[in-house]
Amino acid sequence: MAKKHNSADSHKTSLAKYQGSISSKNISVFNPISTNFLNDDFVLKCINYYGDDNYFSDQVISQSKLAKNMYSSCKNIIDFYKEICIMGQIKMSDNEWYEYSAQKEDRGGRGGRGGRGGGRGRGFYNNRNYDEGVNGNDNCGWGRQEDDQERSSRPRGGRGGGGSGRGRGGGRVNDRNGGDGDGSDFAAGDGCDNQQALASDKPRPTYIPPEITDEDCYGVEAGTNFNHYEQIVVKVSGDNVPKHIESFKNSGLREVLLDKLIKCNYTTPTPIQKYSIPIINSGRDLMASAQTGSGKTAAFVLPIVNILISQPTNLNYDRDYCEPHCVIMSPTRELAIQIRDVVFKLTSGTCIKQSILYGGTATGHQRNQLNNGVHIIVATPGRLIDFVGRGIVSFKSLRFFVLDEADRMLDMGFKPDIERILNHETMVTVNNRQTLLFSATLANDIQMLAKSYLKPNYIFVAVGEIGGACKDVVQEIKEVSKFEKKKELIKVLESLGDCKGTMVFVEQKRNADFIAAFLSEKDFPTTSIHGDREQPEREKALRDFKSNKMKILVATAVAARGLDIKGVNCVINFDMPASVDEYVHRIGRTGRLGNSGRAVSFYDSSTDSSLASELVRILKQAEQEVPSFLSEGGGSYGGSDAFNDIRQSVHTDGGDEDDQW
Ligand SMILES: Nc1ncnc2c1ncn2[C@@H]1O[C@H](COP(=O)(O)OP(=O)(O)OP(=O)(O)O)[C@@H](O)[C@H]1O
Repeated sequence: MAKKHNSADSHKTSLAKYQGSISSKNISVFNPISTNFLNDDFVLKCINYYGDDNYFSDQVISQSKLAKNMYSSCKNIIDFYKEICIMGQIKMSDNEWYEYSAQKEDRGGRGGRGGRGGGRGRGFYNNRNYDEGVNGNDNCGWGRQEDDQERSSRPRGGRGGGGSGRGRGGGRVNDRNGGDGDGSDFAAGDGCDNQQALASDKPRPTYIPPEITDEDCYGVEAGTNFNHYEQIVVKVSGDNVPKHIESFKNSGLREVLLDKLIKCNYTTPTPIQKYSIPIINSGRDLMASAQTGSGKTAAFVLPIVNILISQPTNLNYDRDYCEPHCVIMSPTRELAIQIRDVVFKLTSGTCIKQSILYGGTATGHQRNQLNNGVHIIVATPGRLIDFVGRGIVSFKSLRFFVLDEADRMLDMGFKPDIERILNHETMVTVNNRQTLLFSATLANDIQMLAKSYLKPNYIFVAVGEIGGACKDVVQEIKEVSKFEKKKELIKVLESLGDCKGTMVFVEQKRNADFIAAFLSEKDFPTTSIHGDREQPEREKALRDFKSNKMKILVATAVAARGLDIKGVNCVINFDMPASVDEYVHRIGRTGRLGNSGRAVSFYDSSTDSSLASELVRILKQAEQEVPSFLSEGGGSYGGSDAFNDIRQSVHTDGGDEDDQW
């Protein structure tokens, strides 16, 4: 198992021994001397100077922590070097790749992805971790839930089943995972095994986040293509669907909210808001899909706040206990913070009280925030489960339960947590609450699953094609081999002129640090966000990026969904994500609310070919150019089946047929 090395000297000795004992051929294979960045000297510095803040920049420090952590989790120096070679994308001989790949395959391969028309299959990057996660959850008692664990070994679901033949299938060498489990990177607590381990390894977080300020509440301003929303076809299904609204003025929202909308510069409702507001106002359950950056958050927050103000009920609480009226769940901490900011913006000055529960922060502080009772809690699952388990939060008075990024919240990673919450003994019945599900991507199998959490007469709204990419993002897919990616990244950044507002997505947490350090070395002001960074660092990274102190943010999946950052001009997929849905979310960080955006994705045919057909579909749907290597790779476009409500009876509004809004 993992061998621990405590002193820099032992690292040096091992390294010297290793170098002394191998042939010159192997040195050229293993020794990453061929880059001026990740050479022996660098690695030794990382190890020796670990923790010396004066010696290295922030990025290099985290890189050095990385090296240290990596080394301690490797069997020996050879493995360590192999890991470094992979991270540095340094070419190894075929034999070495073979050996490395075989090792990775042992840890689990990628599962299949099938067509949309069929059900969703489950593919896992890391079967071992998947098993641990599920067992951990099953065995976990409510009172034992830790509060700040990263779900580093989240299983990744691939779509399966039959259908239109546009699916992905087959496994592939699991070379993206490294020690990150599946590389997906969400903030939430789960498995008891992990929690117990971490509880002894990790100090309890003491971080108290800064108070919310007005500045935190500024979002993206509407761009020149905002009016194009009028052409998007909206499909609504369900019985007795309330009529959609044309303007905020006639929306039935209370005066106090209309005043807030003026202050926020919300002059016209977006399509999802036109439909959601009357549906939620009339007490119905809702499952809704609309493209990234089109105002889904306000689409549920506005009517919820409106009802809480118009039809108040008693707020039950005492010093150690509270019964919120509304719980909004988010898969990541940063998205939870952002949703809380929207709630704050729309409730400040009213009687509605809100609070947030998320991991990586001091529990005592969050507990104190609940002392005076709160109507709305925004939460990530782990911390909420912790508070519910300790009897601090109960669902007895719950009136609204919202899943933002609903498909992520119901995938195999979070589903056990969501079910525990919904099955909790204090949870009101489905008939006594409104349940609202929102996402830009809502595949059929997720809809099937979600149905059981909603009243049978829920309404389904699809604005545009479900899971479709925003057409305001110019998408470019470049064929780049893994060894060329760093060079290509620099080329793309240089081609941008000013690279301000660029997000670079990678699959592995440690690769995020590595790429951020690499770019910093090349004088691009860069920071990074991923699940291995401490919460204060994560929030600082986001603040620095938002304020343009850092022009580039290198991120893992933690930043792929929901984040609404003004001035994101370009998204670069240094690594392709595992699914096309994640691709849609990632590129949706730019081109929001009618602004133009650009996305450049590095497609490595040796690892990404299973994405080809779905990428072709997404590109065509968004009226983008399809590169020939994608169609040659078997990508095809089978037409659209993407307005599916899994129940039928769809009624269509919008576009040419109805340009009422
Ligand atoms: N009616 C409106 N008028 C002007 N701006 C709006 C309006 N509604 C929302 N916005 C702004 O649009 C931006 C995007 O909204 P939001 O983050 O809710 O999008 P989303 O659909 O949830 O995106 P994603 O799918 O990426 O989570 C925010 O900055 C928000 O303040």
